[in-house]
Amino acid sequence: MLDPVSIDSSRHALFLDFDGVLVDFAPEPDGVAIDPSLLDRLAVLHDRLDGALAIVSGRRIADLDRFLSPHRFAAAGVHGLESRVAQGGAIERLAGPEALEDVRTHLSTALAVGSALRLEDKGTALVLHYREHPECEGEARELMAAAVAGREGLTVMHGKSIVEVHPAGMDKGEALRRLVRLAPFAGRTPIYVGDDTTDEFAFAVMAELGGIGVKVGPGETGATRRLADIGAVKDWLMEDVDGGC
Ligand SMILES: O=P(O)(O)OC[C@H]1O[C@H](O[C@H]2O[C@H](CO)[C@@H](O)[C@H](O)[C@H]2O)[C@H](O)[C@@H](O)[C@@H]1O
Repeated sequence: MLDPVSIDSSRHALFLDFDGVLVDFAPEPDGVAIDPSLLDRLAVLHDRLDGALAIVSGRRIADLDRFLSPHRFAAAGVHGLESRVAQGGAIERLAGPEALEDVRTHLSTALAVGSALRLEDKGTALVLHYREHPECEGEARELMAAAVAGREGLTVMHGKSIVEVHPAGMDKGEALRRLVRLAPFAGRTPIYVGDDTTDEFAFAVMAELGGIGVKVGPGETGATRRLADIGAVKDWLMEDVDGGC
């Protein structure tokens, strides 16, 4: 598979996944931190691209802002259930926490009895984590399946050491479909960089729209380009843009 193209500030729009792309994995959702030099570089790239840089994540935008402070980049959060088109602008939410009330009760009641699984409550999405206990993957899948049984209008996704549920209708591909139509992204060739199974929705939309999908790490993918790991992502983002620095 090919290496990613060099970023052309006049032609490209850059969409970056967060976990596994900009930060390494940690045992807990709050345990991650971005390399300060990479954060500075994102701000430079944002300006060079005339604002056409966005974070596309399963995380809430408020959490991304905390990790990327003081910057508040354009973003799609919770797989597109949240969006902020302009840097520092208002966050639009397509769903609220009430849609998951019964699932929340089911999961927290089951975990209270005793389990190595951890529940992350993102309001519009609920996540069962088993990174520290890979042997609990089956339990996580079964518990989530039981929690959503008989419920319509929900989507269950499987990511790296997580099982996640949120209201149906949104994924990173749909999130990108919306963003690329809007300024400052419209008219530019989108580049999407992601590492997980949930990023495959985005790679499929890249293929459809003539964009460029970049898979980080090993594994089958619909992306056409690949970077080995987050170190390679950083090196690529640090490269000269348009031959300048
Ligand atoms: O779309 P992403 O930006 O890749 O976010 C996906 C999920 O990221 C977080 O979980 C992942 O990172 C955790 C911290 O390193 C790790 O413990 C976990 O195993 C990973 O799956 C986040 O907690 C989830 O809510 C996001 O959906």
